[in-house]
Amino acid sequence: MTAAREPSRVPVAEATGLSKRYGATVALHEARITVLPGETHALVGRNGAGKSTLVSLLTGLQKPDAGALAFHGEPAPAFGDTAAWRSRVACVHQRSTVLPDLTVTENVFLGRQSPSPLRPIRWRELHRRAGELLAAYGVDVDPTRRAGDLTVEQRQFVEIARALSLGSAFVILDEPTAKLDARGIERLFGKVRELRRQGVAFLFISHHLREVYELCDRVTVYRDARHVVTAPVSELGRSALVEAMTGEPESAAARNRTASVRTPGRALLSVDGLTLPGAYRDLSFTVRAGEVVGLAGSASSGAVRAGETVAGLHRAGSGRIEVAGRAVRGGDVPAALEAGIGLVPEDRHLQGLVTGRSVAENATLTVRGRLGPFGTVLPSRSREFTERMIEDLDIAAPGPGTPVAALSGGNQQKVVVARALATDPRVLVAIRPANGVDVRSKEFLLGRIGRAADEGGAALIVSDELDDLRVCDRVVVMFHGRVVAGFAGGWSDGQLVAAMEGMAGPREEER
Ligand SMILES: Nc1ncnc2c1ncn2[C@@H]1O[C@H](COP(=O)(O)OP(=O)(O)OP(=O)(O)O)[C@@H](O)[C@H]1O
Repeated sequence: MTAAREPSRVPVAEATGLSKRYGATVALHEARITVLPGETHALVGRNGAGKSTLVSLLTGLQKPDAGALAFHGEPAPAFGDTAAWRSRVACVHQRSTVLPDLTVTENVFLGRQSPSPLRPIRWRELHRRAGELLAAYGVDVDPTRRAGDLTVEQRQFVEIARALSLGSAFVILDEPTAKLDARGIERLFGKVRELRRQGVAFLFISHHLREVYELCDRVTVYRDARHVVTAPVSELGRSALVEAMTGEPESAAARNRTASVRTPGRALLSVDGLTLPGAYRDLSFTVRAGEVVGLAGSASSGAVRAGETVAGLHRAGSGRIEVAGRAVRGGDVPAALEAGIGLVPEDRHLQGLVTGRSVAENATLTVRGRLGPFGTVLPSRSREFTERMIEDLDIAAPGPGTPVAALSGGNQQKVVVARALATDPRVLVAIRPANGVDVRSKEFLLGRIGRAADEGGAALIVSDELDDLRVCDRVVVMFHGRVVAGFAGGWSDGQLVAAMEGMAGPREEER
């Protein structure tokens, strides 16, 4: 029997009438959610719908302005009683809460290394206990390792094990698959299913509706800070779900760009025999004016590093990068920019944004020279420019002066894309450009990248997301640092996935 058919059970978490404002912004308005024991409950909604705000209220990080919150039928702990909150609910955030310079053991037992402040910490004993605890949850990680050296997947498993060891039977997974490749997602889902069988409840937040259908029992939709619907996933089809999220019927699905009739122009980006030891070898491909080419591959394929090399973030050991027939100096970001290469980086937090600064400042970082004489920035021009961008990319922000930190994750990502497009790059390298962007905005944003190509540019989309690749004219697939396949159009998702998994597909004649 599914969780949905046993409403009599006491919810592990129940929120009613939750409201939260940030200044003039209403982030949540009388919202509710009920998570039952042992269920995997999805929370979906467009960028800015209020999902992360709910998470911060459910985990005691912020206080609601109004509303009631209960765990296992008991009112939530007092605000600020961190230990009490942690024993009721845990969250694997989009950004890691693991401290990278500490060992796995230290992270697992953070704040509880010793039974009393006067007793010395017995490390060997602690490592053993951490090892046992991780093993009990099926996590195969050496507890003496530095946490910063773990993969995203291992780090998430350590965070889940840590949460469960604190007694919490309720775990929030906030976009946990955003940085995992297909195999990593499979293993994460395997773990979630196993823990669900043991009675652990999950709140699962994702923009990938396929994952919602694959993993979850019930789904709750928020729209514009409000609760819209809660239903078993089996009773809410994809169109109904998208309609609940957007408030309007789903538009025609994004078509393969390959169906479009455009003749690519001259080669704008040529990569020849590029090798970065330890990452990829002998990489060659071209992207012509008017083309969107996908560089696809799982986390270990080297595709991301290859894209970053083109944008000047790494210096290749050998090989050549040319833009419109002219060699670009390697390992030099200003030289890449000068050559007309724009980048949407993989991690908007590390490489993308100055979050304390405004949307306008972030969006215009790359185009200062054009907004006033002698490198100055005329505020009126910057405002105008940013307003156009906000409009153009459908960025939900009160205005150009809003600090980026006050935007939801998906809207921050749109600022990163806006900034890359602002330079009118001849070659746009976009790494997982739609990361964290909702279903409707994703179509729009990928369409905008396509338009940059239609206007005569060249775009390279580096991704293992099928939605991102679907808009490409051609796809070059990498596996373990090598190009293993090329698809010139008309491919199926299955073929592409197989190639990314190392079961090579066809090789294109001309790449
Ligand atoms: N610290 C803050 N200061 C001001 N406004 C904020 C702050 N945090 C969130 N907001 C605003 O609250 C609203 C809800 O944001 P929230 O982050 O909860 O959305 P979300 O559903 O998680 O979106 P996404 O899918 O993009 O992550 C947005 O309009 C956002 O701009």
